Amino acid sequence: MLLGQAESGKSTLQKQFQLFYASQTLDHERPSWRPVVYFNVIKAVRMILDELDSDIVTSSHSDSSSEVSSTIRIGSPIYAGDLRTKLLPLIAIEDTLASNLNGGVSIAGGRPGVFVRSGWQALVTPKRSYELPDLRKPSFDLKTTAMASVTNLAAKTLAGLVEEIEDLWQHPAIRRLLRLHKLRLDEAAPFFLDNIRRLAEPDYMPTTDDILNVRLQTLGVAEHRYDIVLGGVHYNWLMYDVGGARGMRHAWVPYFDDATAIIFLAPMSAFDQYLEEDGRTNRIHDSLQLFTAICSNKLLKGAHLVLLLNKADLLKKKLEAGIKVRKYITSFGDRRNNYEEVSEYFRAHFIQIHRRKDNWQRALYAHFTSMIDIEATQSIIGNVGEAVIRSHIAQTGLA
Ligand SMILES: Nc1nc2c(ncn2[C@@H]2O[C@H](COP(=O)(O)OP(=O)(O)OP(=O)(O)O)[C@@H](O)[C@H]2O)c(=O)[nH]1
Ligand SMILES: [Mg+2]
Repeated sequence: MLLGQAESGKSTLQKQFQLFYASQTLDHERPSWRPVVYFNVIKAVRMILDELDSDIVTSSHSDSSSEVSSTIRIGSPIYAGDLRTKLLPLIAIEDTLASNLNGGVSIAGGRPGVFVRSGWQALVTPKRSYELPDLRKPSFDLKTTAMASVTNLAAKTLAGLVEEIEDLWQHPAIRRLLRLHKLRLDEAAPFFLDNIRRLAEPDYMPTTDDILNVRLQTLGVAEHRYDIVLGGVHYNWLMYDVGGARGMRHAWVPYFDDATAIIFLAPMSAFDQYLEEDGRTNRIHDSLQLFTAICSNKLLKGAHLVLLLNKADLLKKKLEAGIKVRKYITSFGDRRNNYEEVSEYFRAHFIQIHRRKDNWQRALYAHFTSMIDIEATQSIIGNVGEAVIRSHIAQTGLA
């Protein structure tokens, strides 16, 4: 089971497993990621425009960021009158894309995110990923036709607006907001906006990097199967990728009884972020609490524990940009604000929880990871996968 808070990287790790054990299925799914990439781009553009709006509105009350505000005030007529109007047709596609990706499920309360259910690819690809293509059947049903047409519309609209998106993304006012951390985008937004020219090509097909960077929230519990060969023996590995938001965690429990291994992901870069579900809870604190609950859960006493301290790349970037851990986590105190010190500090906290709360004295495998780094993650997956299977075999005497 892959566990951890929302946006910790569980589904990204799942994709890395897929790349490692069943890369042909990932190839087959490639076209189905196109609408998701477009959705990520459009969402980023819309969030930038929203942010500009709210900053213009609040700028007259703001004193601390007068430099930024005045720049935007001066710049605002451009956005309001020109860029915004031009980008409107693109923004208009966001909701249609979202509801198609949700399979028609709209989520109550505000603007929909995009959620993925088990087997969602069936909605956007002609076949389930693990089936071989059957050329006798028509390749699209009604849902996929709707999906295909909104995807094509998004592609065409995007292609016509590349210049405008680049202007918006490169605009000095936006750069300054980003530098001052006043503009909060999804973490993958810079990656997609930097690559906008490539994504807007008419024959665009998502690369593995694109697929790993995409943000698609998991809804409920999604099951994935892998055939793993170890020492000539075939193992059928079932992997469960869960939704990590607080409201979804109750859905994990029915799976605990049968879990042989837990891979817990904790994003280290989240020290300056708060839960979307609860704006007062620091995301590192939430991860520590969750890890405490997992370590001490009786239902999981027979499960192997793997801890992945993830988003090492983003943590490095934040520290290099001068963001101070102490400002968000006071107990960090006067320690040096560099990667070595900070990552070790977080690791020590998780290890301490394991030591105190794991009554069964299980071994804890801990790694620093960056799930978007293919080479590094692939070698960790090999090790983790084998270690888990081997110790499980030893424990159950199945060898
Ligand atoms: N830079 C960077 N981005 C990452 C890393 N791991 C995951 N991401 C990105 O973080 C975002 C969220 O990752 P997901 O894998 O969707 O998170 P999740 O844990 O499945 O989230 P839920 O499904 O909501 O529980 C995606 O855009 C990923 O590409 C990492 O190590 N470094
Ligand atoms: Mg997920």
